[in-house]
Amino acid sequence: MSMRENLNISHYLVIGPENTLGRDPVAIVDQAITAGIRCVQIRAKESSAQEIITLAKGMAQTIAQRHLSDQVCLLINDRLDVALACRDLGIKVDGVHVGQSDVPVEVCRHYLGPDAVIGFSAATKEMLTYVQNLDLAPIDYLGVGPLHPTATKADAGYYGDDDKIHLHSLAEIKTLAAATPIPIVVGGGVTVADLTDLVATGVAGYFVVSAIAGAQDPGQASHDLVTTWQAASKGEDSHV
Ligand SMILES: Cc1ncc(COP(=O)(O)OP(=O)(O)O)c(N)n1
Ligand SMILES: Cc1nc(C(=O)O)sc1CCOP(=O)(O)O
Ligand SMILES: [Mg+2]
Repeated sequence: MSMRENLNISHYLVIGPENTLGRDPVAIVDQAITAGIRCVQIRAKESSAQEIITLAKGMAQTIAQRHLSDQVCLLINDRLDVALACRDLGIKVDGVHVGQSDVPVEVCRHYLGPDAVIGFSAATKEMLTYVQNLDLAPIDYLGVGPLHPTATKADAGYYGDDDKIHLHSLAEIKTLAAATPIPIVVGGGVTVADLTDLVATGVAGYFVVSAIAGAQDPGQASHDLVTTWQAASKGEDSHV
């Protein structure tokens, strides 16, 4: 079964060297996947292509050493060229996450093929209208945010027409999840304290940078996120 068919985005870590307080991102990924994180996106905005390839190689090796290559999805943020280079070099990268100003999803699908995982995010206040007019065929999941202001992505929630931040409310996320036929993950300042509310919106998962990569103990932080989400999901199932 391909990673695309087996995709689990419930517990999703986004990480780059600029987020780890000087620690090795590969070691943090190792702790996170051991605790149950099942999707990892390399978002290394200040790194060269070569540096991202080296990170991907280290993370793919760690995932393989834990015998999780069929369960943990490894994605590259923004850089279709780097994802293709990784594949060419025999590094198991499963796909890309792109946004509105990145390479179009159709082009990513064309080059990466039918088994690849492609995530997409749109920076818009009007998510529902936007998504209803979007061709979802090449896309496996939607990244939606920010839920809260975040220093990790300075432009998150700012859309150019005014200088006010726009946060996606839980009510808005719930409506979006009900109206969207592909899974949604929510991020932007997300911590363990948000997870019960997020489960109740019906989204497929959460994504975090700081809550794991900036934690004093990334393994423990990952464990707390994973178990809190799982407990809330069980509670939600018992309501139906
Ligand atoms: C899972 C997830 N969701 C949203 C984003 C944001 O992507 P984008 O809008 O392209 O912004 P940058 O991350 O490239 O700054 C994401 N990376 N991951
Ligand atoms: C990568 C990213 N995308 C966002 C969006 O709103 O689309 S917010 C974000 C960064 C999230 O980092 P943290 O968990 O440290 O707040
Ligand atoms: Mg992007």
